[in-house]
Amino acid sequence: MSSTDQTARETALLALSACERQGAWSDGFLKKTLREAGLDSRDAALATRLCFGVLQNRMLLDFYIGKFSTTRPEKMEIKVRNALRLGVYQMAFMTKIPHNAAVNESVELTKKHCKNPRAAGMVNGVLRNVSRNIDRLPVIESDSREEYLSIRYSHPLWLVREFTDLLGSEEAEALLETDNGQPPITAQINTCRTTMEQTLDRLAEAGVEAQPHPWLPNCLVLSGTGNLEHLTAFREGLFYIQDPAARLAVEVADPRPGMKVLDACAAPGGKTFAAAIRMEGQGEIQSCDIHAHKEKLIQAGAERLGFTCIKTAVMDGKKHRPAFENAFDVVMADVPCSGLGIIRKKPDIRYKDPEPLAGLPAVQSAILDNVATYVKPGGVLLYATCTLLERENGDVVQGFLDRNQDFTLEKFQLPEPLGRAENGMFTFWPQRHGTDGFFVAKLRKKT
Ligand SMILES: C[S@@+](CC[C@H](N)C(=O)[O-])C[C@H]1O[C@@H](n2cnc3c(N)ncnc32)[C@H](O)[C@@H]1O
Repeated sequence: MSSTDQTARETALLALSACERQGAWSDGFLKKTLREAGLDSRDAALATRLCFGVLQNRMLLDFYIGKFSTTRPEKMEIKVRNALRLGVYQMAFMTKIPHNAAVNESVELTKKHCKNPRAAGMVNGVLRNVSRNIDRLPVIESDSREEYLSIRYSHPLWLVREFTDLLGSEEAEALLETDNGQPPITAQINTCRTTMEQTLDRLAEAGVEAQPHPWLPNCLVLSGTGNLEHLTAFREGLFYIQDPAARLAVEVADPRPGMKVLDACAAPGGKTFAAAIRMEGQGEIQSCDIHAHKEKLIQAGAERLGFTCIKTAVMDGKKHRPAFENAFDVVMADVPCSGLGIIRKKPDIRYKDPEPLAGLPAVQSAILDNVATYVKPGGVLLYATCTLLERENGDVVQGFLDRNQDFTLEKFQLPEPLGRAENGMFTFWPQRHGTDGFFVAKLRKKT
């Protein structure tokens, strides 16, 4: 085991512990931690795998730890708990790591980072015990199938119940399993600058494997990328990273060259960029977000991709702006949501406290009601979320329609195999479509 591997594990321990203490999002926080640790690409990949793996399996790992320890995991110091989770994860899920190394590294990390002087001995004892029993790990006993699924796939019980109510037990299990898989990285081609063929050549030169997406034109599925931001093809604005579902949301809204478009909840800018490409850079896109610090992200992306039609502003989508009334051909409301459709990309989202999420439909409805007034008669209002909960999706749309009779849902066509959304709404499911979990509704303002 090289000393650099130790740094990767140490980075993972510190990132996981800080994440748990602060409730910080894993991806952004992890990127920052990796940058500050100065790891090379191999160690950064190991630290990332460890962080994602532990988050994806946290409840299952804690179940195992609880079976082999006299102290319950929730009673342990955060760093001790995470040193144990890292050790068990490596032994149970990473076939190439010798158990001795996994145990020793966790023990050393405990000595270095944990306050209790007896903790290292406890970590050593528990992990050696797990190692001896790795081929007969305890069976999950539970009172119900939902409880079993909750521990098996490390999703809180309330979430398993939500997904089971929506999908039935069998398909809910498929979703939970997909949530713990590796998400594909998909690049959308900036067809204003290049073609898919040219981009494929440029990526091949850089050693990146890329394949055309099976059903979305001008989209590539990437692998072996390392840090994408270092690729010259990325820096030259030949593509940007976006899930097929998110790009299709913009296709549903159907912005065309010369139109005036508002992206009301825009940062970091994915839908804005998809609209700019679809509009061939012609027209005007007003790209707004409530957070001033996020405006820069949209500006940086627009500059990199070469779009001068994008204007940014800081704006609260709930507050009425008279100058915007009836001003836009297309308004996109990709509202803040619980994010439960993108657990595969942000594994810690599942551990969010569900209580504050109850307030989201009110915020979503307030944004939708307000930005609807900005749509020209005959124009399109797109409502989108990256969640799967009906109360943030169809229910918000239905409530909006009840209050706003000058809008109707409009059917739309998606590429095969997705098909047609006859009722003007469509949910993308990770386990069915291989995309993020995502919801879109297309509303048309009467003339
Ligand atoms: C789902 S994200 C948008 C993603 C973006 N459309 C994209 O495709 O890259 C929701 C965004 O809404 C912003 N937001 C939250 N509350 C808002 C509000 N009241 N008005 C405008 N933006 C808001 C958040 O800062 C966040 O950037």
